[in-house]
Amino acid sequence: MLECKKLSFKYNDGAVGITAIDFSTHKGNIIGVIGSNGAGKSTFFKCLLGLLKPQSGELVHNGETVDYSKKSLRSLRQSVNLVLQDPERQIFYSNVYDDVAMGPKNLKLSEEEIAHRTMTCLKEVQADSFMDRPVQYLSFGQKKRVSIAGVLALSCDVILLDEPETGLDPVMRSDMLKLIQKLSTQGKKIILSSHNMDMIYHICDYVYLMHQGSMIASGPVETIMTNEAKLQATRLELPLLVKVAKTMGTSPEALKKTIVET
Ligand SMILES: Nc1ncnc2c1ncn2[C@@H]1O[C@H](COP(=O)(O)OP(=O)(O)OP(=O)(O)O)[C@@H](O)[C@H]1O
Repeated sequence: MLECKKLSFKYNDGAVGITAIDFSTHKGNIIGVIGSNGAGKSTFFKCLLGLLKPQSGELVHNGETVDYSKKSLRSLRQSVNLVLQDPERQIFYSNVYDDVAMGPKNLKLSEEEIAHRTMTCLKEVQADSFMDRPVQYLSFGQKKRVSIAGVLALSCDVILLDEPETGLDPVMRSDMLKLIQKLSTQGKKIILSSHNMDMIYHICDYVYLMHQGSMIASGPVETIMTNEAKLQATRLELPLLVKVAKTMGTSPEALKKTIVET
């Protein structure tokens, strides 16, 4: 469980990263954080990971305020982890298996436990078939799966995903969405940032809308993603399904139902 109370962060040059953010993982299981370029999504994620120390406000992890001591940050990072948009920045070893095993090794688990956890995570993302291949020969989508396996191997319970679908072809994108849904049903909290309104609308149950460092709206996905005025004000678009439903004079739910039934 992760919570922010009035969290604010300013960069050294005075640029405003985030302002007075209230946030809670209690709100949903797959939570979307949306906002146009420069809205503050990356800054917010870095604050959630404890990589940036806010000048004011509180980050609360499992009921305890993060005080940025080594102990507090260790505990935070054991349960909260990030999958970067670019997997190249997250893979450190030249071999797939070794890269995924790195996390469990650092946790000083037994050899048996390291092997078991590594294999389980590789299978989870269907990367076991190429686990002995050098990373340099993998496709972008395969590297993405390896980077997710690496995060899963840390056994965290909150996973931040930065633009998870970027760079993936339609089949890989669909596999990624299924994986996110599977992880959520396994009890992991997923927080994902994206500009892709269709993906957010399809997969998230709760959405936070960021603009110029502030959370200007939050609520169930149906509420936020049909609020044309708010989305337009932040240079975001309605999801395609919502646009089509509007043109047809029906509700997105009714249209979704019709599509599923036909
Ligand atoms: N290292 C930095 N130093 C100074 N200012 C920064 C730094 N990183 C981000 N900013 C500023 O903080 C604000 C929020 O940026 P941030 O990268 O968090 O937005 P974002 O929503 O992730 O954008 P994008 O969708 O383009 O990735 C912007 O005004 C940006 O210029």
